[in-house]
Amino acid sequence: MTERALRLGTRRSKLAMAQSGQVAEKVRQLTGRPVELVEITTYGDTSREHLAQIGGTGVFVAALREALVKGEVDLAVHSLKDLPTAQPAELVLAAVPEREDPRDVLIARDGLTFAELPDGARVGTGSPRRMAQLNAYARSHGMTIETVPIRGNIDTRVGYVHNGELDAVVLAAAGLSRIGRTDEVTDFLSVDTVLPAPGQGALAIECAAHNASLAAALAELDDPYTRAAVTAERSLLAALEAGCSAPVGALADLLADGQIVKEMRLRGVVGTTDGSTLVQLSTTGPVPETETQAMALGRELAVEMLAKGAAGLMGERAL
Ligand SMILES: NCc1[nH]cc(CCC(=O)O)c1CC(=O)O
Repeated sequence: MTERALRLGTRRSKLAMAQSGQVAEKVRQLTGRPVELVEITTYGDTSREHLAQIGGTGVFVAALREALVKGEVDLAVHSLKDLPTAQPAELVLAAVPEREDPRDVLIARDGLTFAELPDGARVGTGSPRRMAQLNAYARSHGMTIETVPIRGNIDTRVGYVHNGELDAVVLAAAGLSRIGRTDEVTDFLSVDTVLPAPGQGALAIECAAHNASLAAALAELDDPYTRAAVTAERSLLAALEAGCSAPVGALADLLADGQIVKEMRLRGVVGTTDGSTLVQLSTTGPVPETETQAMALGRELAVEMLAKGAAGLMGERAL
């Protein structure tokens, strides 16, 4: 007897289709069931407004979650960094697979790296987090750059460099890697220069909370270290009371002594988009073994960042 196909809800962008296709294949192998992709259009796909203006939070995710709640699809794949920090009770984050490269990258004309950009270079990014950190780097290295707010899918954004409108654009390495375009990268930005968005490079696989057998099957795709890391990063974001369009970067990683994993480190940054002020801090603790412990690591760092004035920097709703 063959069971009915699992319906996997996905956005229609090239990136969403690529990552959903990759997860669909793994779910097929895992469950032995056919998996069909169901395309869903989200507000973030149709709105032409700047993300920082529409609030960012959940614009790519709400319609997918609605389809899950209504039972129109069985599972959904999101870029974890697009997922609001509040988890709806009807849904479970069934798996967070192993994270890809979390870094941001530059695609610049003539193969230029960030440090090689000429004075006055026009750098496209709609992300306040990227603007804040790139401008801070430029200031401290005697460079002048102009950050230009852009949005759109990967083709659109890279297109601004090819058509000469911009000298460079900044994107997530993971997105380019999932659509097989890392060869166009001209500079992988060190996380010491630009901390990624909380959850960047990771995927989230959600299903209905009542579908316990599917949730249990999907749990096989979970990577506990990635889950602990992104849980700490998102807890920091939530404790700062910031959304995914706020100028907040965070990255948790493991500190090892040879082969032995010792601790988890969590780094966080908040800044003004002009880069004149950054609050950048780091904390370490035992590798979290529970969600509660991972959340505590994030909250701990948030308290320290707030004590250093982080809230005042986020109040700014500028592009
Ligand atoms: N904000 C859109 C978005 N959501 C996830 C990714 C990339 C993939 C990822 O970080 O997992 C991107 C594009 C980008 O920032 O360049």
